[in-house]
Amino acid sequence: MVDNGFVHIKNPHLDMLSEDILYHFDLGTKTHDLPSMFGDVKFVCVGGSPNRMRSFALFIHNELGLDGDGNNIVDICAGTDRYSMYKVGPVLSISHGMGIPSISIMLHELIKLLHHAKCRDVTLIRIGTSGGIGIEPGTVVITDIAVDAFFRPQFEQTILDKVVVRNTQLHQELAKDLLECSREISSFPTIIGHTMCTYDFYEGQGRLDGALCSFSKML
Ligand SMILES: O=P(O)(O)O[C@H]1O[C@H](CO)[C@@H](O)[C@H]1O
Ligand SMILES: O=c1cc[nH]c(=O)[nH]1
Repeated sequence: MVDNGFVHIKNPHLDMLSEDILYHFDLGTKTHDLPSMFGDVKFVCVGGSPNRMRSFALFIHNELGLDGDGNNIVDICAGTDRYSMYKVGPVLSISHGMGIPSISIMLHELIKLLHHAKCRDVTLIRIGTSGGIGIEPGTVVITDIAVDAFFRPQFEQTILDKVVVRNTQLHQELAKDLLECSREISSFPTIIGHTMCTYDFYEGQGRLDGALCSFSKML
């Protein structure tokens, strides 16, 4: 999806639109000057909760030593209550809600946004929580391979009447670079590991505390 550093869109139908409305962001190509609003974005960090992504934006504002009071930072998507978006220098911080359908809708509109804004060489990172198996609670895991509920490095989506399989390949060099950065922080362990993405928090993750449970502790 990246061509010469620009975000390439794999949908020929978009070229036929007189206006592309990024509905869940309350942004659009006719109503907003997307290149001037977002053209300098280099990092997009996403996570589930709107408040957390606001706090993250404030943290980055301070880390980058930007002018002004970070507390005045505005939600670019304030016209909708679906997602929140904050821009601090070259960093966009966006909430994606919970679960695959919610993050998927956000990613469609984010990728189109980066394309329309003519952003170049953008790094996208999800920062969020997960359960962990065989590691200390509180460990930061930098994902090298994202697997589905069958441990396959792929994502299956039913589109019309077909199952379309897409790979979930991640940038290995970025994972190594992030691990290298983590060596400066000794307050919590950081490792590289695999992350499983399931369709459900409860039974989908093998939890015993949902409203339904179709299995026992001993399989
Ligand atoms: O920590 P965040 O980013 O909210 O995300 C995780 O938390 C949610 C479930 O509790 C899921 O959406 C999962 O992806
Ligand atoms: O998806 C998630 C998020 C937090 N904790 C979990 O166990 N799963």
